Amino acid sequence: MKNKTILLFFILLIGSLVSCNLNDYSRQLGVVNTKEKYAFQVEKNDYKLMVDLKEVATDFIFDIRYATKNNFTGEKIYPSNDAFLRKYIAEDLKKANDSLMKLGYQLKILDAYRPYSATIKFYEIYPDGDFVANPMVGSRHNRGTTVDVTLVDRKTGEDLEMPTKFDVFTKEAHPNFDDLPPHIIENKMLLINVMKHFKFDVHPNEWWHYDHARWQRYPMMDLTFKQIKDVAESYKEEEYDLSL
Ligand SMILES: C[C@@H](N)C(=O)N[C@H](C)C(=O)O
Ligand SMILES: [Zn+2]
Repeated sequence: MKNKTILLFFILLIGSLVSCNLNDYSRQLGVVNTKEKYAFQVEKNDYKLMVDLKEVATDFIFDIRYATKNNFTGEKIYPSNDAFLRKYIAEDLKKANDSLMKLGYQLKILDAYRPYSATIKFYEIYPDGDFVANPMVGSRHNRGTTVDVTLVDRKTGEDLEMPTKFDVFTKEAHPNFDDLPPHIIENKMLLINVMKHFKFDVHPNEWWHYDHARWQRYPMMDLTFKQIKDVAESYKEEEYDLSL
């Protein structure tokens, strides 16, 4: 009994030390964690505004996997099926989608902005660093500059066949893995090349993950979807006032 209590004490101690350290990284990384700080940054540089992808274009398909239990954590991480990106980055993604639509395809958005605290949770569940960002460095998803996507055939409404399913953390997911049937390589390369043309670089380990070339301009954030929406709404109201 006594041994069990001591063991439990050490488990709790180590757990709390790990979470303390992760919060320290957040400070060192300059993660924006209040709505006020974020609103102030947007006030100074309006390109930092995060927009709702549903409002940027009606032609994206959404399957925000972390808003369901159908993801590698087995848990619902986000409160809603929302996808936010920084304004100009969202516009580049729309251009990529418009171009794909002309070829008969459409982008399916699997993830976009991800709060820093979700990155901590992911890493606690899968502490690998190759497929899940280490909170010591943070994820580019935390900056609102990154998307996880796949392609849908507009005629059939079906996903194109890709090397793996989303978030399968194996070598087959590497963009340069080519021991695959030719039509799968073709699908993957179509996605990678169109995204590249519109300034999104594929992740070295994940065919579905794309970072915008300007990701470094934006800080990491740990704001909830509600906080992001509130700031976006206040900007819409301002635009409305100006037009009166
Ligand atoms: C968890 C996976 N979908 C992902 O986004 N991985 C990259 C490396 C990240 O966490 O930034
Ligand atoms: Zn990703």
